[in-house]
Amino acid sequence: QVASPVPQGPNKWHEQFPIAKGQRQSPIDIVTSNAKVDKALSDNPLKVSYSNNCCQSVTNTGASFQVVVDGAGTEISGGPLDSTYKLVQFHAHWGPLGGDEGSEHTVDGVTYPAELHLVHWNQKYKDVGEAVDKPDGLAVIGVFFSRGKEHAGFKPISDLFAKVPRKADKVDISFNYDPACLLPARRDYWTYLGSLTTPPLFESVTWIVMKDPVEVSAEQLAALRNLLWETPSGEGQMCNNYRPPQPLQGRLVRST
Ligand SMILES: NS(=O)(=O)c1ccc2o/c(=N\O)[nH]c2c1
Ligand SMILES: [Zn+2]
Repeated sequence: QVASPVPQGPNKWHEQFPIAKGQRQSPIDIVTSNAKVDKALSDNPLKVSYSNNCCQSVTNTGASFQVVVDGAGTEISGGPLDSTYKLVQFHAHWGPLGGDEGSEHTVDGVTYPAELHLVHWNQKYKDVGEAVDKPDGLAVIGVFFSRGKEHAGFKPISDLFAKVPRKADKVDISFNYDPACLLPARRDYWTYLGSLTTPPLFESVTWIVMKDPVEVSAEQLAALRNLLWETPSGEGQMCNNYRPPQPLQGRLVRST
């Protein structure tokens, strides 16, 4: 039978998704000296109000893990956002075992071993499907993972990866879980207008990248590799599912 085509790498995405060479693509390298402190961001602080029973399940999407969230009561607003956005899912991107690359955004060229994305959609639209390709449709909070002590809050999730080894595998989350525990204590961030970092690469994301990483253990980073995916030589450990930084194209990065 015909093998399903192994997904093309980031440097080929432009062939099927020309927007890959667009004017507001993500991720980017955040050059901290060029970021502009905007008082308006602190005057109207980013408000994150998640409920602690919003997480429904973890699934293997074939490109990452994805915690599916019932958007009820999981809202963010303020900061760079002109309306209320609801959490729909969170996932991550990571590198090779034990390596230091894996994050999508970089800070003055520095990479982290992984990057968490909390994906929210603008409540002015009727559903995430309508929001996903609108210029103000999505807001994604990015959190860098650094290697260090175990993250107690991430453990209930990282322990589930072994249960969803293959694409479309899914396990229900039967416990109460508040994703806000994944945010760093200090809520400072950079923000800029960008895109989805995987196809279809829609330029619909207001990015909010937290300045401080959160520490997770080497074992928790290794648990990400319990997720498997298709490689040119057959099934393998999921890793290096990150897009490298894209041209800034003159965009302004603001900072709290
Ligand atoms: N990696 S990312 O930019 O957070 C992101 C968020 C939501 C997404 O939905 C997607 N396809 O429907 N790709 C995608 C990437
Ligand atoms: Zn992502």
